[in-house]
Amino acid sequence: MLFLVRMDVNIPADMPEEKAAAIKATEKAYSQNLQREGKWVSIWRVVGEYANYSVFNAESNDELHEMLSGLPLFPYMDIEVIPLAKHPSDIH
Ligand SMILES: O=C(O)CC1=CCC(=O)O1
Repeated sequence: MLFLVRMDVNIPADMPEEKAAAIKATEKAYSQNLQREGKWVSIWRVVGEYANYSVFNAESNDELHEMLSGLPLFPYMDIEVIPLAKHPSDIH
């Protein structure tokens, strides 16, 4: 099952820079592990915003929720999930 996910990141302005940098580094490793596993299919920066659009391949809503809620930046994110179905005009 494919899901389009938008993540908007809102790190509190008063968070110490070192703590923010550590969370971002952990987030990057977490994301890249899921990408290597084929679960996090792609990630794109939204131009001019601290946000991304990502495509996830999950077995179920529960698996997607587990992946998203495990994000180190999860406490500082607004997340929108759009389930995707095959388009009848898709030639692939
Ligand atoms: O920078 C972001 O958009 C948040 C994020 C998700 C995965 C990652 O490495 O950073």
